[in-house]
Amino acid sequence: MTITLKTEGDVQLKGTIRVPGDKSISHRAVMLGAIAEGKTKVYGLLTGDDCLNTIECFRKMGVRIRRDGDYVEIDGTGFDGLKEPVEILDVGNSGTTIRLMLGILAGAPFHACLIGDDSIAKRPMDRVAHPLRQMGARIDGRENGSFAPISIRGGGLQGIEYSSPVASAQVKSAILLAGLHAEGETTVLEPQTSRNHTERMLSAFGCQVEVDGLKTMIRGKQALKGTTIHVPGDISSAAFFLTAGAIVPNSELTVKNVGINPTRTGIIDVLEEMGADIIIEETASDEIEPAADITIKSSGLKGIEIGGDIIPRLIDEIPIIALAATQAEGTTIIKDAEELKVKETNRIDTVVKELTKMGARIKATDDGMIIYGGAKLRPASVDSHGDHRIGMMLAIASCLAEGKTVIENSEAISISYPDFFQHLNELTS
Ligand SMILES: O=C(O)C1=C[C@@H](OP(=O)(O)O)[C@@H](O)[C@H](O)C1
Ligand SMILES: C=C(OP(=O)(O)O)C(=O)O
Repeated sequence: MTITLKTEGDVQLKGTIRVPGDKSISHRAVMLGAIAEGKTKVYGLLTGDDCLNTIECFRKMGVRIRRDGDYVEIDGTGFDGLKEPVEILDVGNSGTTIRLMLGILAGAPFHACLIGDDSIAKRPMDRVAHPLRQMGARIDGRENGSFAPISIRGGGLQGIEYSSPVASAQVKSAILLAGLHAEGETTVLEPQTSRNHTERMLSAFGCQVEVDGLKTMIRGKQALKGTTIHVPGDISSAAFFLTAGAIVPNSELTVKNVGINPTRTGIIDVLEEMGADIIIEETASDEIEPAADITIKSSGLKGIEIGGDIIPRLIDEIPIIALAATQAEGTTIIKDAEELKVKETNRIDTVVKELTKMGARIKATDDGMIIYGGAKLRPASVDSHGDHRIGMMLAIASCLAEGKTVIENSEAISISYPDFFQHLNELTS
């Protein structure tokens, strides 16, 4: 699908929105709800394509999941109640689904085959296949299990101590979920802290997880009990409008009920350091995940250097941070972000290529990018390359480019934010 966005005169973003539920938390609520004993109710679940694919995968293993008014109800089968799927499990575009599912399936004594779209077929699976094999799972796939399609036969796992070469919540989560069904204890050590939604969600389902700095430990053979989950708004979705509020002149907007788990708030730290005018009002949060209403006003930003431990806390926000940097005074350097190369697209390449078409001065580096500020953006024909976050970043860029911006493959946005264009419309009119 191609969308044409027309910007006439000075656009401003004003008003209040609620972004859809957090994608990472939604996946985990469905997964743990499915393998728990008893019912789980999930309020605020994201119904973007990625999470719908997670739901479909569990339905194919005999789990009943249905929408009921404003919540989704999952009839947990207990782990032993999962059925060997007759059909192939299709994860679509979702890296979180395939990697976390491999972790769950590693403990299940049956065969399953997982596939996804063209983007998933290029993303590395050896980062989870390798530790899961060490635990005892039998995994095969393209290039010896490095790429999907992947088949797995689980069961008979032993706990391991694994030191992950990457700070990846998907790797950590896959190992912890396998550890839940392994003999003994499983420990994951990561080089930097990655998002901790799996650990928090496991506790909410009555399971003990121990965290000691960069080490996370889980004891095997713990049963999960169904519960009620309230999913806060996705800070990675809010990031597009918060950044728009900061860089589009004369804007002021509020995003309600945004998840502010500290492992995800790198975007707030960066916007603040660049000089954005932000107010965060923490709302009544349950014990699983904190949330806040966030208000932002347009202000002059300055270029900064972004790298090190903050990278896992804002990895999915780098495309929109790059756009913010084009409007800042001075240069912004993003480094230590090689992981961008193995997302839905190579996000170093796609950000640089598409923003350059709109007149940005931006250069790719081996581990990030250098962005020269003060650019006057112009409309262009651009492409999301099937990557939701690139599509949304380009749509926000179009607000600064007077004329008609055409975005190819804009349907990708429904992966994480089905109402994105409706909200953009509401805020700009
Ligand atoms: O665990 C998760 O829900 C996610 C972890 C991150 O990926 P990595 O684990 O590959 O860093 C992130 O980029 C992705 O959007 C969602
Ligand atoms: C990288 C992302 O997701 P996933 O890895 O689940 O495809 C993302 O949503 O930006």
